[in-house]
Amino acid sequence: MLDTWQELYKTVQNRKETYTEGSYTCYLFEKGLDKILKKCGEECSEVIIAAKNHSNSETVLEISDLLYHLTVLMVNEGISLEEVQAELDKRSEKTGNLKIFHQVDKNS
Ligand SMILES: N=c1c2ncn([C@@H]3O[C@H](COP(=O)(O)OP(=O)(O)OP(=O)(O)O)[C@@H](O)[C@H]3O)c2ncn1[C@@H]1O[C@H](COP(=O)(O)O)[C@@H](O)[C@H]1O
Repeated sequence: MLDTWQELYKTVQNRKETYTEGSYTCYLFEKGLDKILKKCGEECSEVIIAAKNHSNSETVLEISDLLYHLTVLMVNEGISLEEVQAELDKRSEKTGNLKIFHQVDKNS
């Protein structure tokens, strides 16, 4: 999964640096932050609707759309994948610690 996201991130970065005819990503960068944020909001709502309908195939499509638009947002704002990964790792360390506390608590 991370490999696929890294590939997408690189392609999106490339689109920001080099204008490519017919590229939707270039169109989003041209439009700017407000348009990118609007698309993130729309895609988020579409994830919610698909999930409410218990349509997993539709939800997977919408999650993919959302991840793509979030990637465009990250590149636009200069946020790296590593920053997100570090934040997630920090949380999983915390969860790990909580689990240890839980065990100690149970045993005492
Ligand atoms: N992963 C995606 C991806 N996911 C969704 N989309 C586009 O996001 C748009 C969302 O659809 P909507 O109907 O909501 O929006 P729309 O009506 O087309 O556009 P708006 O007028 O609302 O802006 C569609 O045009 C999709 O093609 C994507 N466009 C590009 N990528 C990837 O980005 C990379 C670069 O692609 P290009 O920029 O097209 O070269 C490639 O790896 C692509 O696979």
